[in-house]
Amino acid sequence: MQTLFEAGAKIIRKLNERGFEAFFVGGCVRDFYMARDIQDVDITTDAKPEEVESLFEKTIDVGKVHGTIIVMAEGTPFEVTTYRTDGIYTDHRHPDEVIFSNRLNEDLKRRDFTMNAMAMAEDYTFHDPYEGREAIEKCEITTVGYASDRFGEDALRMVRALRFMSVLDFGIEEETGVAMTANAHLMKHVSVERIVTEFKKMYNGVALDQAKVKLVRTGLARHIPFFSEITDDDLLKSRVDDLLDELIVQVIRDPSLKGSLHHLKLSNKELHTVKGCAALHEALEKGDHPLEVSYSFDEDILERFAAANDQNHLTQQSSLLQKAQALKLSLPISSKKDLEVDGRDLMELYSSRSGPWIKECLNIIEREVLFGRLKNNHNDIIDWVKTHVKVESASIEIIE
Ligand SMILES: Nc1ccn([C@@H]2O[C@H](COP(=O)(O)OP(=O)(O)OP(=O)(O)O)[C@@H](O)[C@H]2O)c(=O)n1
Repeated sequence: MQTLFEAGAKIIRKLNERGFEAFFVGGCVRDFYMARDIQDVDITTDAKPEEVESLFEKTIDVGKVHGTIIVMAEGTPFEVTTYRTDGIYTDHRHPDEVIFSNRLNEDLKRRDFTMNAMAMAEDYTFHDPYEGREAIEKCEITTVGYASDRFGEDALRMVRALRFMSVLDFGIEEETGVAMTANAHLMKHVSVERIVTEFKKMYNGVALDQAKVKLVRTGLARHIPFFSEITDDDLLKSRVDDLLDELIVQVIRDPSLKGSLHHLKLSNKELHTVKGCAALHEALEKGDHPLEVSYSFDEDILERFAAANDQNHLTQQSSLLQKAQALKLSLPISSKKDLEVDGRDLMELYSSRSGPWIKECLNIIEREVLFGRLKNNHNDIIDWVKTHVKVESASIEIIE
């Protein structure tokens, strides 16, 4: 924590030397006050992006049009953003003291919550014109000024309020909460990627249950893709501590929700996890053989499902699931790629005859090996094929 601020202080001092104002701002100041771990440090300044770029050796333009430049210092990225304000700079700096200007106040005034609208000088002096520290002491999430104005500027802030509620275990101040209900419909203007980013943080928070109650009571859930299709009761009933687990539980409860998963624009890996758990549930309910369940599903899917099942009783087939997990270590092969023969070996056996029979034959060999009826050894498999497989024109026949 110290080192991040120390490295950031060097950036601030350099900007100050050139006559610019610069302060730590936002979440890092809030977390510093709360003695929480600090992930990243943001700096606000009256220097323009081009001026920031010209002052530092290594910069990355991540959003110059919005005033943000990344400055790399000691291998760490610092977001340096030009004041968001239309005001006119009126203060005059005294050489011996830190002056917090009106323009800084204007910048802070445009931020979401009072606890996020604090600035801190490089000597750790706080500038807190909207009483963010008081809100923190009260464990309260309060917007800067009129809540409806702040939510009108960016509706995502309503979901951020839920995120902070869950992560910090804070309550939402009454008027802020009322404005969330009144402005819930504005969620339709927010990109789902931004919502999902906040939801992931919210689901990892310590007070998720109370955030979920608020998500339902404010009506925000009704305006969020996928969540709008879950009943309030089902959303509140699930016991999870991760967004993907919520999706897994809900998709298993109502398989028709699978069709809406893509609205959340998850990564392929995340989609694979949720859909894999749903498919595993189906296999368990069908009562598939434990060997097949073990072979067909990745270990992380089996583990993830087992954890969600422990909390939510998704299946009656827990013993089948346990057997499948236990078998994972002793499977003779973990995929078709592990077979000691491939399509080319089979083709050579039958005068280079290609066709769909090869795939069919490999599928049969795979099952024989999986169930231990055939050793995964090149010669054994070739002998078995020679004696058990008759290749017809387009398909194959197995001779017992
Ligand atoms: N919709 C938003 C998003 C951000 N902010 C401001 O930008 C700061 C940085 O935002 P971000 O990094 O997204 O969140 P943090 O508050 O820093 O929280 P954390 O670092 O824990 O994600 C916030 O503190 C807040 O002052 C805002 O006013 N409105």
